[in-house]
Amino acid sequence: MLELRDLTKTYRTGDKALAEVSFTVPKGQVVGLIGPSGAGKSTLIRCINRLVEPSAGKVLLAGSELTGLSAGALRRQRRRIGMIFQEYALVERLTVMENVLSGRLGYVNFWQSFTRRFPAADIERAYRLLDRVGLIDHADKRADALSGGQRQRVGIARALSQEPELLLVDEPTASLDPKTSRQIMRLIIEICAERGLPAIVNIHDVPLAQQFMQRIVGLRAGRVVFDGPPADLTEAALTTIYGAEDWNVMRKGHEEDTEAEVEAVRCLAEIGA
Ligand SMILES: Nc1ncnc2c1ncn2[C@@H]1O[C@H](COP(=O)(O)OP(=O)(O)OP(=O)(O)O)[C@@H](O)[C@H]1O
Repeated sequence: MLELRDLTKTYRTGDKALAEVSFTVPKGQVVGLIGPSGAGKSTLIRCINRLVEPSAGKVLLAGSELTGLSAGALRRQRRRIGMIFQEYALVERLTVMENVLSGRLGYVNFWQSFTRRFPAADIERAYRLLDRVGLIDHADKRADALSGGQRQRVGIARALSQEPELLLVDEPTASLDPKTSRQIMRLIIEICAERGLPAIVNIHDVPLAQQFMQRIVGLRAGRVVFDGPPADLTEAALTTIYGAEDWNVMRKGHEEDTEAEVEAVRCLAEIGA
């Protein structure tokens, strides 16, 4: 379980990016983090893994506090947090397998990492994960030979190879087409349920969040202004989070995407593909 207690961040510029944010994420639950640009979503994710130092408040993972750890202790604790990124953050010239194994670098000693000799158990785990994300036949391909959706699957397998206790996911589908986005989101949700992993997904696409998330947290100006199931995300709630205009524009965009997809499927059916 992840627990945030009164997490607050004021940048040196004086920007208060987070104000007393408190919520807990139980095992296996995936929380969609939504909010307008500048609401504090990235700051929240970065304060949890302490890439950004919170000004006040606490982060507890499975009961142990991450805030206040020394640099050495923090390095060890970071292994407990798997990250999935918008731009995948793969090493392009390495193979799919090598990228997945890089998730183990925090566990092996210097020489093992320098020579990239991983224990057999790590390699077996990596194969199992590649199988789970549907890439077992691509293990020896270079990462730069993969499609965007395949790269994100490698990113998911790499995060899981750490055997994390928490997943932090930053805009995982922002670089993907609508259909691939749904496949990736479904995969993340299924994997978190299978492994009892809590996750926070920073997501711009509100309709996608509504379709897949069990719970949505809405931030506005650094404060939690919504916390509930997607069904409670009414027009009034969306207006509280985004103001009057923004979310209508997003919804229209999504409808256009869905229409385009339906049209593409219809055309393919017509030409017998
Ligand atoms: N390194 C920084 N130094 C100073 N202020 C910052 C820094 N990073 C973010 N901020 C400010 O903190 C606030 C929250 O920013 P943050 O990037 O967390 O929002 P966000 O919700 O992730 O936005 P977006 O959806 O556009 O990525 C904004 O006012 C931003 O200008």
